[in-house]
Amino acid sequence: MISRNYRSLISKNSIKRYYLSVASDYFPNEPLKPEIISETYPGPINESKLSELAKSFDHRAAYFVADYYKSIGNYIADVDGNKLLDTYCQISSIPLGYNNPELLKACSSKEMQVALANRPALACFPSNDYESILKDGILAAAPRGLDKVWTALSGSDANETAYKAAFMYKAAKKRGNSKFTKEELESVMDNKSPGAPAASILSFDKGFHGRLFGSLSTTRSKPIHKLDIPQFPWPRAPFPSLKYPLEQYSIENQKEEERCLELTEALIKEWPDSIAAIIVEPIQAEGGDNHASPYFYQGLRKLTKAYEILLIVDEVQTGVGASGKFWCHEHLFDPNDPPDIVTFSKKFQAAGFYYKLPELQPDQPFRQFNTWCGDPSKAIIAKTIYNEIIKKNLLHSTKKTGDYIFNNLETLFNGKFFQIVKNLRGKNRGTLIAFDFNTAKERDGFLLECRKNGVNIGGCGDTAVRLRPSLVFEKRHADILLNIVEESLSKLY
Ligand SMILES: O=C(O)CCC(=O)C(=O)O
Ligand SMILES: NCCCC(=O)O
Repeated sequence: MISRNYRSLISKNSIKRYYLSVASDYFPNEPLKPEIISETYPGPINESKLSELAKSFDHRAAYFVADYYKSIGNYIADVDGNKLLDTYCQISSIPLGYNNPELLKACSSKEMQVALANRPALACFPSNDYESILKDGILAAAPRGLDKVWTALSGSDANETAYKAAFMYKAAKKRGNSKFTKEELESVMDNKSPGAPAASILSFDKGFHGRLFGSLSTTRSKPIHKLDIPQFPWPRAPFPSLKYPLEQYSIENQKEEERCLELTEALIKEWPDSIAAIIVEPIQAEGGDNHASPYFYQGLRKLTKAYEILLIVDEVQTGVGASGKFWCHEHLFDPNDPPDIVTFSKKFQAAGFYYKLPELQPDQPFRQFNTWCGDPSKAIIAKTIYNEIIKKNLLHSTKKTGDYIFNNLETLFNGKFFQIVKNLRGKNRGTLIAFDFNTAKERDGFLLECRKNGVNIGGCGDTAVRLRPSLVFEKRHADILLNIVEESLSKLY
């Protein structure tokens, strides 16, 4: 069992060379290529299943109806028997391929059965093995410098609980050793100050941090997510809009990052209410796969320290290996000056936030609380995912696959498609790669053409295509992807 922090283990495992494909090892029966067998795409069974589903469930966001019994490794099956190479992976949340045997084994363990059949109210009745499940999984993977965790239910919940921790921390600092006042205790029941203070969380334009009430107020990617829902009047700062290729625009891009840092500082100075925390993604994913450099992130870290604001890094989408490092912010931050809080979900299947300062645990129990406070069954899955990533050296292979995809896309897009596809990004960020079309319509047409040709790809932002394959996506899968990208572009243009 692996329980030590992953860094020492990575260097040890790097000595081993995985000449054999990890994917073939896990999935001896994985298809060798996509199989589109329906005469039309989407196929007829898909259409009839969707209209059945529509009677009781809003089906309108469905790309297709999947068959998870038949999905295997990097291939997702649909109800018509088609098998698509999946580079979207349930919006970036399948870490080890479909029906991974180690995850299936974990699911049939006694530990899992007990966790599922007796879901505990963790904060009141923690299970006798929760501490060791965390220690051998979620905590073993903790980002450098952050050794505590609070578990949550989803990415939105991870961010919201982090915000609450930040607000209570700030209020406790202000209050010092004093107790809650009578006025605070009474006013809070009317949702009024001083019990419910006018404190805020600063987020960035195009950022996505979830859809619950608090998290939605910090989400700024698309109006459709927010319309008609009351929002907190919190500050929004500009996020750098970088020009590509980066090497060509280094001076302009640095100026752009300086501009955004200056405007963020101005907002901090001018904002009438106290800013408890700033939240930022290492790559803004839903908002369009927008990147910024270490200069920007380290500048933010300096600002948050200077103004005594907590820095939350939202790794819900970017964490757990896809960037070629376990946490994407490790590419961007000074290792000796990490963020205060890092949130996670998606590829870890479990959700929550890591932190360092003991005071981020509120001064009393039942303040950061709900019935479940996480889920041991999900923490067991996270432990298995973590151990497999380390054992199979998947950070290294993800980096290698990502570099291979990036270099080949660069050649392809610099060739005959240079006016169609632009802004290839994600160099040295593992498989977190994206590119833009000129319009949303062109992008959507490309995504559909790729599915018709056997590759499931996702979009983000207004015009971007993003790659989000699993961590067992290898060179031979990449070759199929690259061929189908080229074939789809050639058919369309
Ligand atoms: O749209 C959503 O609610 C979340 C999905 C997400 O994280 C994404 O699209 O990147
Ligand atoms: N944020 C939306 C994710 C679903 C999709 O467009 O694929």
